[in-house]
Amino acid sequence: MSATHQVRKAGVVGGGVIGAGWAARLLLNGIDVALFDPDPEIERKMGLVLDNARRAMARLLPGALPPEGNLSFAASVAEAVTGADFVQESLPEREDLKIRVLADIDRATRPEVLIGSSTSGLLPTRLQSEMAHPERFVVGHPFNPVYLLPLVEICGGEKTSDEAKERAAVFYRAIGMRPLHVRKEIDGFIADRLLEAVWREALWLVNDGIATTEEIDDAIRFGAGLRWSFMGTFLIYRMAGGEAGMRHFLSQFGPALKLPWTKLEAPELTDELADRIAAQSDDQAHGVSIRELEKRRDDCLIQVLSALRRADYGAGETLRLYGEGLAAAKASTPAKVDETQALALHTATVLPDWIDYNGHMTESRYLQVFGDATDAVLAYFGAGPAYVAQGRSYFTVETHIRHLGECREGEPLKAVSQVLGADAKRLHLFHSLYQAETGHLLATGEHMLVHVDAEARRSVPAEGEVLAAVTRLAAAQSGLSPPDGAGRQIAMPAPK
Ligand SMILES: NC(=O)C1=CN([C@@H]2O[C@H](COP(=O)(O)OP(=O)(O)OC[C@H]3O[C@@H](n4cnc5c(N)ncnc54)[C@H](O)[C@@H]3O)[C@@H](O)[C@H]2O)C=CC1
Ligand SMILES: C[N+](C)(C)CC(=O)CC(=O)[O-]
Repeated sequence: MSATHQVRKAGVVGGGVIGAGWAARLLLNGIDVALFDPDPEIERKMGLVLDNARRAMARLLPGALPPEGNLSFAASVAEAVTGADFVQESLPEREDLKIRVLADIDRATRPEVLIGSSTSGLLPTRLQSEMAHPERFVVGHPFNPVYLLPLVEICGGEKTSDEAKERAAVFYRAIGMRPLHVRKEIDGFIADRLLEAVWREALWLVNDGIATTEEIDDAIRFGAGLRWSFMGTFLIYRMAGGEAGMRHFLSQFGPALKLPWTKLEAPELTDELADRIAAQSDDQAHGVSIRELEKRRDDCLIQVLSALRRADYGAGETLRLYGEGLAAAKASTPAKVDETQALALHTATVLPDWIDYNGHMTESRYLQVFGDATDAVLAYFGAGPAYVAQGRSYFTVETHIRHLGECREGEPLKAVSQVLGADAKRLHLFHSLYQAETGHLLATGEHMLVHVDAEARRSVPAEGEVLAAVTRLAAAQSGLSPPDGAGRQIAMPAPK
């Protein structure tokens, strides 16, 4: 993880849309979760959210997450939070209920345990008012779906310590989020002030019969919504001012602020307006269930986040840092590996966009999976990103892939890697790719790598710990028989 934290067990209180999302994010980060929610259907609902989260994260960060934490369902608030190293409250948005239950959580936890509240806009000073140890309380306001969206607004109350806000930021960052400190305690914090403004205008547009729910969504998703996802409002408007930037933008569009374009005071949510919105929303959904819509939303978010990661921009930078943190954590706590056997260091899931016109994984993705398996071996013996940052690396100079079985969308893959030979400059690797559940052999990849000086762009001998580790690994595996297909050439057998 990018920043260290000591959270092994978390208590989650309230397991609705947001609480279940938190539980999923925590579990997928390897943290045990005890969840309390009086809803008799909580296990079923939590299971569905966790399935969606597993599916989404396997696509977003294939093979990167640690072993999943253990989920338990507690019978009371006290049971969920006793012994927890961190607590996240996601009760319904009712101040009296939150104040009461937060005081219960406060009594049942060690005084140094951080307590976060998911409230969308209630003031932390009021929420912490009945706590004996209010200094460890913060608002940690997430966004739905919590397991995918990185933003978490951190806001302290009058009695919250700076140290608690900092600790919260470190923890949330370590589980892949992007903390945003809300400097001043205000209703609705920053993001919901903005969302609420758009929402109020949207309600007026429906109320006044100007646009349907679908037309309003189109007005966002085909335009501003696309650019908001990476640059927000101010940076985008800076460019709208042309080369003169924000000053010109303000002088050109400032006068419109005096025009009665927006209303901001929400319309009365009469039964008639609620019926109209609900009916239009039903039409817009075309009968697609909420769970199916969630999958579609998640798939689109994964594509957006992955594209931003490639651009290393905005939320994509957060995702890159998270991925690097996970890789570093894996490297610093290496699984117990029997080096005399082939190494199982890389897993992946066949993603939808890996499928070609023949309905199976396209050939370039085999090389991607084998490349990732090679990276896992390199990281295992100390030639990972930190080594590359020091100017040394391995380049692949030859590859031979055999396609032995078809890989279908969603199938779990497991690579098993054998070192066929190594010296100071060369590394000869052989990966066998299996369907992780059936053990069926799908492909093999044989690769020759050369150790290089990455600045001079030429081969040089490895030295020090990396040379020692690669030599040790090659010696440990020298007793294994060469895998079937190793050293094979492409040839047409003579006709019989
Ligand atoms: N839904 C959203 O888009 C977002 C909501 N939030 C905030 O998250 C919090 C939770 O909201 P949602 O998950 O949307 O609500 P929800 O209605 O989906 O879930 C609330 C859950 O709390 C449970 N609950 C009720 N009384 C309880 C008690 N005494 N102890 C434990 N659990 C209890 C309910 O059974 C329910 O499952 C609210 O503070 C909300 O403002 C924050 C970000 C986004
Ligand atoms: C509607 N809401 C105020 C609860 C929304 C949020 O708080 C954040 C989100 O996920 O949109």
